[in-house]
Amino acid sequence: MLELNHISKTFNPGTVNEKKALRDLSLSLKPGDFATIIGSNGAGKSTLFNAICGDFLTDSGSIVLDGQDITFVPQHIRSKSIGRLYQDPMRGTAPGMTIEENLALAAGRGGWLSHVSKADKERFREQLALLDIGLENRMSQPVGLLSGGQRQALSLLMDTMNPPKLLLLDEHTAALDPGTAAKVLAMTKRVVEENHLTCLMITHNMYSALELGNRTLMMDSGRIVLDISGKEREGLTVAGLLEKFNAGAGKELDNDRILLSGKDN
Ligand SMILES: Nc1ncnc2c1ncn2[C@@H]1O[C@H](COP(=O)(O)OP(=O)(O)OP(=O)(O)O)[C@@H](O)[C@H]1O
Repeated sequence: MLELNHISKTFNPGTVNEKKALRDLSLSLKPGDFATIIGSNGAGKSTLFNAICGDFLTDSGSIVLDGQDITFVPQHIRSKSIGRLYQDPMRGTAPGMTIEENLALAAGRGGWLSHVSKADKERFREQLALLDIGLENRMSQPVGLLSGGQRQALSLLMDTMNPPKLLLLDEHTAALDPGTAAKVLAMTKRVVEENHLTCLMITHNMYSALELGNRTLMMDSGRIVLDISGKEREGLTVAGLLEKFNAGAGKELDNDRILLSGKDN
């Protein structure tokens, strides 16, 4: 479903601020793969997502999505088949518009649904009810009134109501309190499984990195240094994952947020 072939990206080349953010990185995701990504500070995780979404063109390599070479396809075209959730719950929804209007926008994939019919409204209500947080009774309220967790849940629904070819989750629960984060993560798991989505999820939580999905990737210095799935992943502990990271990266993990994260945060 997704093929990244030897992609590289250097910011500010030839200056004192030169930064090699992605180094000859290759990755292949099969349809339905759900890979978690964890890594050291500045490893290039968000840059990887930016490259896939077309926020910039890579310096070299190619990106193929569902058999189509999208290396030079502009971002606004890619966004029609790639869903993305950010850490900041304020991104991804329009605060001044109602829940129903936000859903109409998402259903039209960037353009308005020309007419929101009674049947559309009913479909929105049913899909909101599946989130199980009472949003189905608040459809005419502005999204700006929702809590962070409610907004992330709504963003998740908006990004998946027309199932995307690829869903990118960039620490989408990191800004939520532990209880809400757990709820949104459970929701994520269900939505990804039910829609058979192909998904990449950046997390700073090693437990989530091992529990969710079918693959765990670890990044360091612009490279994927570990790609674990199948038998190797089953039963792997957080301590075991850290050991593997140290061996793969040739150094100890330097990210305190990851090292200090417990099962519930
Ligand atoms: N637009 C940019 N211009 C210059 N440097 C950038 C840009 N975007 C990212 N970088 C640099 O590239 C490196 C990788 O950044 P990125 O945000 O991808 O890391 P990350 O793995 O997501 O890190 P963290 O977990 O700390 O958020 C960092 O050194 C960052 O400062």
